[in-house]
Amino acid sequence: SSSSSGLENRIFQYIDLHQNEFIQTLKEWVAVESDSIQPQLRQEVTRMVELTADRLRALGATAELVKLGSHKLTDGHSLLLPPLILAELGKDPQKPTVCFYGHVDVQPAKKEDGWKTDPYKLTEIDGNLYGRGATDNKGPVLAWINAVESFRALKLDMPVNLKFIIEGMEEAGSLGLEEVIKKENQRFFSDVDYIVISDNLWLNNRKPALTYGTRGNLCFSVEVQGGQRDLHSGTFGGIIHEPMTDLIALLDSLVDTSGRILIPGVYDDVDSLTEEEKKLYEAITFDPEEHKNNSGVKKFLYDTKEEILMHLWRYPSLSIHGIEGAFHEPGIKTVIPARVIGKFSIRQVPHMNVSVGERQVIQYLEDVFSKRNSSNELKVSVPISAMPWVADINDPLYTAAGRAIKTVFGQDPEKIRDGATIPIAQMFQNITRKSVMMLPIGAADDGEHSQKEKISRHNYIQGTKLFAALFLEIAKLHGQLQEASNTKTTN
Ligand SMILES: Cn1cncc1C[C@H](NC(=O)CCN)C(=O)O
Ligand SMILES: [Zn+2]
Ligand SMILES: [Zn+2]
Repeated sequence: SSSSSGLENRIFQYIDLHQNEFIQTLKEWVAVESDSIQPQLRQEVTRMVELTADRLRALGATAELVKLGSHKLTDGHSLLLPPLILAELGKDPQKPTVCFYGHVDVQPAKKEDGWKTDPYKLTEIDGNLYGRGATDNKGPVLAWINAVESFRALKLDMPVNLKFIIEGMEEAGSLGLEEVIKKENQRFFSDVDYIVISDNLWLNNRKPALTYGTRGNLCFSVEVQGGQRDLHSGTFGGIIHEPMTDLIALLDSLVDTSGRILIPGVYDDVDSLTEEEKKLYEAITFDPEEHKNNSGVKKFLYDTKEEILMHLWRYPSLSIHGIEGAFHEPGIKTVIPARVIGKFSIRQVPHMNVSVGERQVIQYLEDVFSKRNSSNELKVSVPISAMPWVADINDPLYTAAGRAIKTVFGQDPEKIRDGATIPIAQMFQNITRKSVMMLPIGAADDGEHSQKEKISRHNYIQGTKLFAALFLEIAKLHGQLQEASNTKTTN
């Protein structure tokens, strides 16, 4: 049934009545500058993790802070990682156990980057709550907590056991996380039935979505080193091989004007497209114009909805992100940089193999470089590699979430994949072998990582209801699954 029950209505009413309190808490969370990228803000990340643990404890959960050690910065210094939260609420063997993953660190944000509002002061304008972390990922983490809070406030028995795994280093590549998942597989994860991640966005501004796949990513650093120091182009320009010129040539050799990756062999293992899969894209509600407006660019490389979705979800792409050591300030500086490092990445799709890809790229860069007869030195490294993730949409967890979405939003979810990477999804699936689902609550125009990041009041509050409804649907599902297996054994 798609109509909500009396119980659901009571909970939804509670959530509606308390929305301003939920927004106040989000405001307090956004005020913490838990930027995991800039070393000088690391203390704030740790403070944010501790604040989150306190909040979970206030719900009655036990929250353990797992130390992750430290990591090396590029300047050689080492820096303490914020702890990871492993929390548990309820341990009834009759109930299913749902584990929620989220992160409370954020991308860097400065008013000078072009924010219209203070990025660390949650500001409501026309129903939208602007602030760094509002949608990525503090809002969704709090929506999950608010949902539990609502059951507690109404003195309702929780329909499921809950576990939480909350980190503070997602934006920096989830450092230290994989080891903990491996280590905890036989303990913390042993009685988990379902894993839910809410760290991505809907495909549309108004239609809810369920996500069953993400692309992976293979990140490269290409260093070209000449001498030991920067040189004056008036004194040395014209008589040396310049590192920047080599690097630009290398970067320019990667992809053609139609977006096709030029590295030999890259497309070899990409799944071939079946008629059945093609139909999936035709059925999706997606407006390329709306997506284009969200992006602010004039034209996409592809015109049709199907081509656009396939190039975001099931084909690899190569992006060039930046050059370390390049002169980038306003004005003129007639310098020849001694050492430059280009950064690019290739989004991985099924069934590309990351180690094969790594070798293909390194070989290609070395070939292109050697043809230049440059006296400079080339070094290629792979700071991050994450495999793509795809789940089975017919898994009961997706059925339960579909029903919860229908109850709260009055429409069926769009079943989508995501072109970005949540490395944890594939790690969870691969290591724990549990059902993994991504259940976003933010709209397509939320602007994750941008200077106008927001979550709408509507999505934050309906998202809170969605998680409450999900707990009930999972419990129902579990009852049905158990009944089915009992019938099987008694027959
Ligand atoms: C840091 N990194 C390097 N390669 C991949 C990533 C993760 C990053 N993840 C997101 O943006 C989550 C979006 N909800 C991305 O996909 O770029
Ligand atoms: Zn995120
Ligand atoms: Zn992010």
